[in-house]
Amino acid sequence: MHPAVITGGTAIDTEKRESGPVDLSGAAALRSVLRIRPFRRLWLVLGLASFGDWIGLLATGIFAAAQFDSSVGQGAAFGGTIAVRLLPALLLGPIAGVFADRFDRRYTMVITDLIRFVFYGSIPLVPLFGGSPGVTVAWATIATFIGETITLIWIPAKEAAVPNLIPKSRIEVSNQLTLVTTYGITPILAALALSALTAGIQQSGATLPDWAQPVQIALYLNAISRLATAITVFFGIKEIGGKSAERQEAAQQQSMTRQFLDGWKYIGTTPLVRGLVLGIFGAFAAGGVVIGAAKTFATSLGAGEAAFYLLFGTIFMGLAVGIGLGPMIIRDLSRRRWFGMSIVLASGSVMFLGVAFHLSMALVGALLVGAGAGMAFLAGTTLLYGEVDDAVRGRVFAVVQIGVRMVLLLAITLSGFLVGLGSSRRVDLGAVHFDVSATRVLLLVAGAVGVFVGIGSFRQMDDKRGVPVLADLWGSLRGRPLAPDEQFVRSGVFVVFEGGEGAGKSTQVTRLAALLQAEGRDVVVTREPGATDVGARIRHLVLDKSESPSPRAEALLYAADRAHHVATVVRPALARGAVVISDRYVDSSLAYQGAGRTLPVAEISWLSSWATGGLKPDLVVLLDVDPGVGLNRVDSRGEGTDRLESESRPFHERVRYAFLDLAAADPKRYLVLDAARPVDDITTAVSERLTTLLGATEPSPAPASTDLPPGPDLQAPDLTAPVNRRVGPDDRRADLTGLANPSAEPPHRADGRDEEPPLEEMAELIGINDDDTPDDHRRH
Ligand SMILES: Nc1ncnc2c1ncn2[C@@H]1O[C@H](COP(=O)(O)OP(=O)(O)OP(=O)(O)O)[C@@H](O)[C@H]1O
Ligand SMILES: Cc1cn([C@H]2C[C@H](O)[C@@H](COP(=O)(O)O)O2)c(=O)[nH]c1=O
Repeated sequence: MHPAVITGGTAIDTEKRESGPVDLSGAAALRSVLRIRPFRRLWLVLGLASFGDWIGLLATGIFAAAQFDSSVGQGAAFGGTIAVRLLPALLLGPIAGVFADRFDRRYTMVITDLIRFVFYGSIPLVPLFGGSPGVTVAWATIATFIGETITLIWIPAKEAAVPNLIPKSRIEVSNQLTLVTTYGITPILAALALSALTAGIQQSGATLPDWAQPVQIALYLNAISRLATAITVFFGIKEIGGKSAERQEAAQQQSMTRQFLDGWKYIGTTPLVRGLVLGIFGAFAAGGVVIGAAKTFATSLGAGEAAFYLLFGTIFMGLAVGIGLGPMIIRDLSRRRWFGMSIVLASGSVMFLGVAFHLSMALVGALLVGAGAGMAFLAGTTLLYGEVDDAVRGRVFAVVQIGVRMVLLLAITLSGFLVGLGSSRRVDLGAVHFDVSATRVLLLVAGAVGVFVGIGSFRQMDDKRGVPVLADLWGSLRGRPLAPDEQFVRSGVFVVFEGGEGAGKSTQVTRLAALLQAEGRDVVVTREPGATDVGARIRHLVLDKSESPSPRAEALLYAADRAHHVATVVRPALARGAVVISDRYVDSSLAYQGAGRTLPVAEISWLSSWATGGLKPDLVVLLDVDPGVGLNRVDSRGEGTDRLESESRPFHERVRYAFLDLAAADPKRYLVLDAARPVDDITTAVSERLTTLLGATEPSPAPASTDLPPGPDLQAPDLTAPVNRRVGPDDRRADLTGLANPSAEPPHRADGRDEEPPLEEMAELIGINDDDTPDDHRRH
């Protein structure tokens, strides 16, 4: 099991959030998130809950309005029931987050859902039991108020649980999925369901009893969705239960008031969180001002009543574009920078609206306001998920969700009020003329304030100080100023073995090479770091315990080794058609320097691409080993440990899950094997997979030694030497690459073996299952 999952999610949460460093994009990222079973269920729960919310919102308003005959009564009843949905946030919201941090989140979600089931379910029952219209509406209002108050406890519990279910690198895509579900799919589904119900019943001509009218059915659906989510969370997402030691201790030692105050203190005194929260509010304020001013703004454009709805719809379309496509557009731009830039985009677009004199300009502005706000919300919540400690996450998210509602409400109301003040003045600029009204002034001022907030956020959170902003943005949009992949005619096959310490990589590399050579193939066995003279020196620098390069220096050293290795060993061998088998490659940097050292994985990936000229392996065999087992194997060699092997257990855990994440993201390229299996089984499984990969290709014969263009400083591998001989960090596995005996064999070639290793039956190869939980992704 994944540690974050077995311990109830939160106990080793920090670890979990630091793992999963692999950057994926688009469909692969989406698939990899949906493969995580508990998350998939939570997403279902969210979809159900959100569907219930929207259909409930519509149906409660319609239901209350239907109790009155007069249009005034209908309007007041409709508006009143919707308004009470916002009230609880103001009154009780601030303490809601304490529940999410203090109590078991699974039980919190289940109990609050059951309460909502009872209250929402009671709304359509009141008239059935003879309630007057007044009583019915009053009860609908009270039940909605209670339900919404309870929702305020449910949401932070859910929000705080999400990061415990998924790796940090997948948070953005899971956020995209949940936001699109909540604000895109489910409201449309709810509206469609309600109108289909109404139309279906009208067309059938059936006379239905009062309790089975479409609106009543919608209200029952709302209630039932709560019951369904309670059941799913209770039985299907046990992983979000339990409490970390830190939360347990806080709950025992601190009163609720203390926790409440501490939550605010945390937000106020943590610059990054403070900047994020304020920035999110700023983006929503910009959206709110536009919505509040849209009516008079549309009039000032002289575009008629329809323009208002068009502008309104365009903002939501922009939101969807920002959330859905934003990450794909900006690619690997720093999320902290993206956040500030998105606020500036949203606010700058509000200013643009202030000077727009044609509907087409206004629509472009509205689209950009929505896109900026959507991207800021996505980037902000993603950063919050990743940066806020589990112990206080519930309170932070409570403040965000409540604050967002309040800011929206205030911005809409205030701007609506302000645009009513002051008269407008017509400005003629020859061919064009437009109204300078209070609306436009408001848009300009609000936009300017937003730009100011955005720049402030950007400055406060910038994690790439000194890197020119526009060049950075342009580089990201273009996919970084990397040289295009180096082109070469590649007729060989590139196989890489990856895995944690002591996984058995060298053992398998040696065996596989011997098998292939016995088939008469040209095989090059190599490794990283240290396959070349330059590499051997680098290996010493990175693995010798007396050296201590900083994490970035370490990443650069591995990249330097790789660049030289690829240029002088791997590419020439592949070009001539050899099977190149490398003990470690790029994934090791992503796992060790990315997840292990917690350097930004996108940057490590970028560095590796640059070093290799984009060369990717055809097959990566991941030998998955529990770090305890692997390190014991290393210990039992009795040769001491190097600098990396001496890292902490959590470091090696992160490395392990990073490897698994990479494999899960690209299952076709990976063969994940349980390194605890017998050596022969593993060899069999690998050789079977390789047979498929090599297909029916004629073996490329091993060239005569004199024909080989040696790399400048490549050493000949010596597969006949004992694989596990270890001398010291700088010459470890010298036997494998021949460093111990440079003149023994021609360069680039793996020596043949007289006898094939005994192979047992082919080991079972298991593909990565769609139904797997993250811990299941690992091996076969
Ligand atoms: N499947 C296996 N089961 C048990 N022991 C194994 C297995 N494979 C290898 N070993 C043993 O584990 C030790 C480590 O193996 P090996 O050197 O091949 O691992 P490695 O992954 O290359 O290690 P490192 O990461 O330190 O380079 C050796 O003593 C080897 O004999
Ligand atoms: C390629 C590469 C390796 N490492 C680490 C992983 C290991 O601890 C050592 C190599 O030792 P081995 O015995 O040869 O496996 O280096 C890394 O951190 N980053 C890399 O890119």
